[in-house]
Amino acid sequence: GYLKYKDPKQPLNTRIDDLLSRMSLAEKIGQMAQIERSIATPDVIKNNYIGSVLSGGGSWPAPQATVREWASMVTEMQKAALSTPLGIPIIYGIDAVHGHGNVNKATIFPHNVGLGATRDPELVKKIGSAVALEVRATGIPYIFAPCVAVCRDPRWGRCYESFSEDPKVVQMMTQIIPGFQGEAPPSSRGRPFVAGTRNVAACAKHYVGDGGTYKGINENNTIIDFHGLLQIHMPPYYNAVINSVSSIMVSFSSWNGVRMHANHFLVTDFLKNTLKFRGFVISDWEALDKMTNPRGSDYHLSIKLGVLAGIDMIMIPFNYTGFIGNLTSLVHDNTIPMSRIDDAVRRILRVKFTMGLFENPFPDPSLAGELGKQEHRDLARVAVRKSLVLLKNGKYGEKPLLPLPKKCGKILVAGSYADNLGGQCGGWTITWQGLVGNNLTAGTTILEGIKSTVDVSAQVVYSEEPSPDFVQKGGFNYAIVVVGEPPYAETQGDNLNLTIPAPGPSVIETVCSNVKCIVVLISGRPLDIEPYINKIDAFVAAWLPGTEGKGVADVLFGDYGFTGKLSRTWFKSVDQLPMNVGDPHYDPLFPFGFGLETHPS
Ligand SMILES: OC[C@@H]1[C@@H](O)[C@H](O)[C@@H](O)c2nc(CNc3ccccc3)cn21
Repeated sequence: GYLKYKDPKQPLNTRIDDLLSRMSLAEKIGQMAQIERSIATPDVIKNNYIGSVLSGGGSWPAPQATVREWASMVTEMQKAALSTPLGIPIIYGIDAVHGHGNVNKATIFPHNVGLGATRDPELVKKIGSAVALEVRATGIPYIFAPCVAVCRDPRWGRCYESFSEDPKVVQMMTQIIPGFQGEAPPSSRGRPFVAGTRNVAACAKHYVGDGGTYKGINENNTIIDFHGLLQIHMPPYYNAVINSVSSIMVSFSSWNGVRMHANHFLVTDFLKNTLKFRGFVISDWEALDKMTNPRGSDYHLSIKLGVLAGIDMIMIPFNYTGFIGNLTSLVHDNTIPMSRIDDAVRRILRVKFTMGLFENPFPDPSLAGELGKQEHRDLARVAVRKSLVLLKNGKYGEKPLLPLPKKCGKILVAGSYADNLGGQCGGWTITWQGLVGNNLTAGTTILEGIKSTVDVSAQVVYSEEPSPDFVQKGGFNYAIVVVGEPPYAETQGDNLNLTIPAPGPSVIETVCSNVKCIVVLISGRPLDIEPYINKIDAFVAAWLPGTEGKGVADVLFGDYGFTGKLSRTWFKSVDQLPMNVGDPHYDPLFPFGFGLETHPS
């Protein structure tokens, strides 16, 4: 018979009220449960009324899975969900944080630290819509992006996921949200909005203060008064909410010793009741288990604290029986009122109804060709060009070195990251931590970009770690030295010394003491370059540019000018950290906002 909630012509709140009134406690709690795809069999989804499934970093249906394999995985799970009595569709989420990183042959864009250096919100919005299409190509309608962290210490392993140390730059880049979700009409501003099946629901993360932890230690304590929290870490959430973000993910970190996942004041009083956020709040991975020490030692308490704090969907992601069992008993003994459960389910249903998931629960095969499309790669190449920051161009008193002539004669290209696609993509690429090397995915290395840019008369010699003799006898007019740090994600990227890993420094020394050298740094953050900067003729911060390495040659050889501006302060020494623009004692090697410009030759 006719079911009001299934009728798209019914008003949103009528659909929510009607469906909610039909739901058992088990069906409500199921909607709050997000599980990992590796355990998400049709039976588990059906029997537990699971509302959401995710791929964690590096979690694919098969190695180098095709769009069809991704889509058929989602379809199988969706069929299970729709076979339940109420047929509420699952929402499948994944970390498309710089393009559809888990997926082979996806376009990989510069990580956020580089996008911040472009200062171009229109570009970033276009990137959002391209990423949405590539994600939908695999049948997925929800992403755990953008990270709107305001990274205040580059020792943090996730600093590259942050657009900037300056909240104003991060606020500017929240324009990626209408890129992902589509532009909300005035009537929907401040409410969750997803335009349709070529867009995805977004997730602003990690609420709040993830980028302000002590010494940049991941998941640690952000010690700052409320005024400071509102001034530095909260502003991007104002923009995210008004730009109709569909979900917000809570941070693993703590604020003045209180776990964010147990913080009722910030999650409910402030985000939901003051900022009027109407989407759903999602936990991070096993974040409830991690509240207690030892981890998981009191899951019952963790669920109580997290759900009462205002978390609506829990990224469990494996122990769904523990989650469901404990939450059920917490409601039965009235520790958690049904009103809290209903608020969580309303928010989840609001997003699912608004984004049209009931009308279009299945992948759209006509979008398969969007993955890795040349048009998206061209856009990524523009982003690479605009993200590069020229920090030095010729030694003191000497004429500018860049742009190099395409008729450059014999040049040397050296360094571990010159021909290293995985290195230029960084973490959250194919695997969680990322991988070095060239058989990672489809893309163009910096070296390949150089070779295809220089004049036919030029000779490009590549040596990853040339000997002094090789450099001295090579007769090179210039050398391009691409050094940096290997891929990493989260805690594995925490680093207290920020030195350039070997053999970077010795390659700089060997090459730059014999030939005019351009050093290109591949890194997720500023590194300690001060000891070498006087030996270097030209210095370019390339951050983590992604698959379109040609964008680097585009500016090195003058097809386009350098325009990037630092989105982060470049320290002289790590002993100065934390040190951010606006601080009283500000003594950087290169200040926030700095970037030399060149013009197309
Ligand atoms: O991947 C899901 C989330 C992500 O959206 C968050 O930004 C991040 O904090 C986060 N961390 C994990 C933990 N990742 C993990 C990956 C492989 C094995 C075990 C854990 C999952 N997630």
